Amino acid sequence: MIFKSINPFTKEVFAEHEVLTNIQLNKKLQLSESAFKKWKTTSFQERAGKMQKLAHVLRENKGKLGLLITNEMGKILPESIAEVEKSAGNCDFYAENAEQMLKDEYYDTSFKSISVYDPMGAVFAIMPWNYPFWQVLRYAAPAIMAGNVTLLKHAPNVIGCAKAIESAFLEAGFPEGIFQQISIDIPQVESVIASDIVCGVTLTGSEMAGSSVASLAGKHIKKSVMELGGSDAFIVLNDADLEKAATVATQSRMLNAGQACICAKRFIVTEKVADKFAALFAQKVQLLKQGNPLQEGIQMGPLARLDLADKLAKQLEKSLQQGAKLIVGGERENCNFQPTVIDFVDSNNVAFQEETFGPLATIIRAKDSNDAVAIANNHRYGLAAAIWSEDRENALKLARNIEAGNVFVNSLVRSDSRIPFGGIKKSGYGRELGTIGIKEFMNMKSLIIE
Ligand SMILES: O=CCCC(=O)O
Repeated sequence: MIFKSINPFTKEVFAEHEVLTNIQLNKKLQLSESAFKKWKTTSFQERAGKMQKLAHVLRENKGKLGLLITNEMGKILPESIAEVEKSAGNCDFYAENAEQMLKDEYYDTSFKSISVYDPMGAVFAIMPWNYPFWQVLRYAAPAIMAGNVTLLKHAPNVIGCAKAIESAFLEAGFPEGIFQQISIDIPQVESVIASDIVCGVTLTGSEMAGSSVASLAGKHIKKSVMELGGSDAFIVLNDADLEKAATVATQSRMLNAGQACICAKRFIVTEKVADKFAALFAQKVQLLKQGNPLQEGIQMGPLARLDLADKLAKQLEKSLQQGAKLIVGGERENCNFQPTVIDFVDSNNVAFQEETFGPLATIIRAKDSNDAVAIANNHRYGLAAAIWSEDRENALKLARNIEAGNVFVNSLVRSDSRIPFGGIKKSGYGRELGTIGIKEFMNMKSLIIE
């Protein structure tokens, strides 16, 4: 079996990657085991030196790596290069902070009691194609700084990126087996999870993939972190700076051609300002330049695969049949889906209920701020949200009532190495990034001395 790298803009197949046989896969698992035995004994200083070198290798090669990202999944080149830079920044962050994050913790007991953090083995990661570098370095940098090793099953359309990341680790001086990409097919996933060297599974992907992988992790008593779908609310209240909100709304829905779990998807606007916001938003979306992702000045490339564009087209068609009103866009040709806004969406509409993974924005009108929060919470997903109001205190109060893992006030929702990231409800569980992220796959061992 073969995975193909297909440029979604030109439709050219430019690389083919063989799927590992079970014998090859077992060898990789054995290599993980022997690498872990040594790696867990290394000092933070040694790990940090290599991690900083990795950041350097990524930055040095950001042009070439960015081009690979664009060719495999279609995002515009400046976004691809920025992704490589952000990934390098995460390597630096954990190189600088891992030791402090994992320091022993002492308890106030009458005897001496301490918690220490021990690495546990190989973290098995199943990662998506939408941020093929960032999603990987986001989990791998903390895991490896903590003394674990890792095996990556990347999405079949970005195996070139997976191989490039593995090469970057080796170039940075990491021993073989610390980071391994494994091109495997779905039926091989259980044998990896079952392997004794694998201590846990981290998955970023769809709700459906998360549900089946989490079940397997449960079956084999392995910890899992699930970062799944989202339908983030972007709440605009009467006193919001509408111009700024509409600018960030455009960015938040259309970045990466709308293909991010934390893209704003439901724009919930109070009735008094809804017409004005919708007009400003539509105007800005209409100005976006779509085309060849390698061409300067282009702001949006194609969707990553034809089936994704097909699915989004069906969701749009059904939404319109259900009563939504098209105000911008709506056309598509192959993988190129016009940036689109629909208005007068309600909670029964398919574009409200399902995750829309592409450049389709929905406007929902709310009576007031409490109604807006209720609409935001009336959803199976709870990844992130944004709230726009000039009354920051009130916005913060409302933010506390929003059912999501991250809520931003007057700002673009984005992930940041320093801040825990993850969702609730069907958006998953566990956290990446920050201090909590590095502790997810550690044995927090209590030592008690009488
Ligand atoms: O797709 C979701 C990840 C996006 C991010 O971490 O910035």
